[in-house]
Amino acid sequence: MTAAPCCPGRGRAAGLRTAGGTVPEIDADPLGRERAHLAASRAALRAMREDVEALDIKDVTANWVNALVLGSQIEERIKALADLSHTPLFFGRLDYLHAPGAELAEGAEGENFYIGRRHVHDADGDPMVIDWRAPVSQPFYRASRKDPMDIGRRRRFGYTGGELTAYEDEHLTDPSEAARTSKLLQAEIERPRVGPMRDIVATIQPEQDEIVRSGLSGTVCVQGGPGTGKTAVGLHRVAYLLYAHRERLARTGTLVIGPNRSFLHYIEQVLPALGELEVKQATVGDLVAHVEVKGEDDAAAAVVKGDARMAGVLRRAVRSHVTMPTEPVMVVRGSRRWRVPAYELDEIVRELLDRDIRYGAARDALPQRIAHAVLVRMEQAGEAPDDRVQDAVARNAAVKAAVKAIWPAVDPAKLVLRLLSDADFLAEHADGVLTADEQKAILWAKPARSVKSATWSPSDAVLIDEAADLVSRTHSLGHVVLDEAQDLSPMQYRAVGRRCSTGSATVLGDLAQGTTPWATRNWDEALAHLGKADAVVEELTAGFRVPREVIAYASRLLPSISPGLAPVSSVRENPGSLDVREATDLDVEVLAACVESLRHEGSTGLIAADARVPVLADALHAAGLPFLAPGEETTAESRLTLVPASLAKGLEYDYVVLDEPAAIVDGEPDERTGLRRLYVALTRAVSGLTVLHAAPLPEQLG
Ligand SMILES: Nc1ncnc2c1ncn2[C@@H]1O[C@H](COP(=O)(O)OP(=O)(O)OP(=O)(O)O)[C@@H](O)[C@H]1O
Repeated sequence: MTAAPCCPGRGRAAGLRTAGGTVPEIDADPLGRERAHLAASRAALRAMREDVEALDIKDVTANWVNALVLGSQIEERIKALADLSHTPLFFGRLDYLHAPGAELAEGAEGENFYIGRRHVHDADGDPMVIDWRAPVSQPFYRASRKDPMDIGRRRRFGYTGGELTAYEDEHLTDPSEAARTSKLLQAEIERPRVGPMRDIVATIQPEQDEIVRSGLSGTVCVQGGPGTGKTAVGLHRVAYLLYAHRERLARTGTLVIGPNRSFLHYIEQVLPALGELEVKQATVGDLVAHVEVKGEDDAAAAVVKGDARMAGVLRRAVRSHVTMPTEPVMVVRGSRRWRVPAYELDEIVRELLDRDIRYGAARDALPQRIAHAVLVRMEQAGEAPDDRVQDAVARNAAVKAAVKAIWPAVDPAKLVLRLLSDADFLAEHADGVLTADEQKAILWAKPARSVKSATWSPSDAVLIDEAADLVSRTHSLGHVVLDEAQDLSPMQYRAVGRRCSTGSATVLGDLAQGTTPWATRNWDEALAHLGKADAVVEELTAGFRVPREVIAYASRLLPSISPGLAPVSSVRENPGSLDVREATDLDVEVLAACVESLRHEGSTGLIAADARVPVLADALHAAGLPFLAPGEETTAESRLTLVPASLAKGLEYDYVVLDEPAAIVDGEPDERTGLRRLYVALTRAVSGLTVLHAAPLPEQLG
């Protein structure tokens, strides 16, 4: 074994150098040296924090607003420099054969780098720990025997309760060393789950790392079966992009979109643990919250409302507000009258329509265009009007009245309200686009009186968002991560696409887990709706969550729910347990199975059809078994969560007790959606799955 260096995070490789090469030094206490480096790094981090805490901003802030801003920035920085006892400062070490970048320099000597969650430097500014996102850290994730990337040794560290207790070396350039799976890596993958999702920086796999480190300019779409790390990869990609393009993204903003609040709670601590506190999280519903959603559509209406053709209908409806001018505009200034004839106004309006700018932008431009026509006349008459005159004419009452008549303001919510309430208005804009039946499907049985009183549905809010964007451009962020994308309708994809029209996106999903009537059939179509047709589609197939036997059982459903998709291949060595039992007294046996699961370490999820949840909640109460709702943080005292099948997506539990599969299938409008819901429920377990049924199991599982 080569010697571990004494302390520096970046230093020359230890060992005696001779003319013939390096003679390894015998190191009596390598673990002790690594612990010393950990202690020194912690002290350095403390010193960095104290430096920030000691900053005196009195002299540099000219006023209290600046002081406030700077003060809060400093506070954030102090927070980011916190030494979290449960997250080790570094988890790996790379011993480069040459100083990076100096491969070609004669006599270049190796350097060592400790890889961790954040950068730590000593009093001289020399790095003690290198951020996992730095280019120098990349070989930690990617170097292999085939391509060692100039790494002589890769070391992984093992921790027990914050203590550095083990390490494991790979000598990638040593042909006599056999390739083997890392025990520390395996232990990390197999670690029981308690509490919210955690980061995977110490164990990102090469194929995941390629996605994490892909450039900011491109959109990446990741198709992957349950537990292949899509969510983890998406979150680490934002963290990486924030590191590599901090300034740009701080200006433009980043956003993670998830399917519901419980899911967002589950993932919300991953980015802060990586030192990223600024990334916003939202559901699609949050993005389009123009009105209060009070109702639900039936599937037929929702499918039509979510169809991309609705964008065409809305566009026609918005533009229908433009009335071609038939009257001239007469502007009186002093003793003179200036007349812009109708045919000239007509030309101006046509030109604005042809330019295809937003309705609102064109409306803002129209008074200036009319004023310009007046100014041309003034000049022809020998006057010399300047910009101020043009502005004054644009604000003239006659011009204002003309604009109001030709290009009136459009309120997006009122427009959608009218489309859904007024059959003639809808027909006028939907004919040739939607069939008569489709129009009927989306018309409200009882027309709404006002925006406030209307029973808006989630898909109506998306229509309003589309209309709002036709009126004025939606602000685009720098990067958006869209998780569980397979469930979005084309209109929802468009709504998300507007939020990254000048930025890029990471789209994560699994076609086999689509449970909406409009679920994505293929990624190319979805990406086109998102406005990112040139995105690269990557596939992840290695499963980190579900044990082999359990994923094999769940994969029996694949031919029926997503023919052609390859099953996930589990990388977990622990075979896990699968127990499928017929119950004579379902409720009693389900409770017993929960109690049994809770005997193990980690979390237990009881997943049941939504309709069964109240009954099971009562039974749990009666039995005195405390339980949580999805997304609520599990604690040592409370490790059981009762999960309605509709909220199970994206979540995971060590042990899952699955109640009555047939009820889960029957809870959906059609069999395929039901089986997909069941597939999601069957793939939430990390260590063991118990399926209990009183009704026959779906034949596909047989
Ligand atoms: N490289 C890795 N090392 C260790 N754990 C990993 C790795 N990749 C993923 N995991 C873990 O596997 C589990 C599943 O990951 P994740 O939730 O990201 O999968 P997913 O593909 O989004 O699943 P689903 O399709 O069910 O939403 C998580 O606990 C995650 O931390």
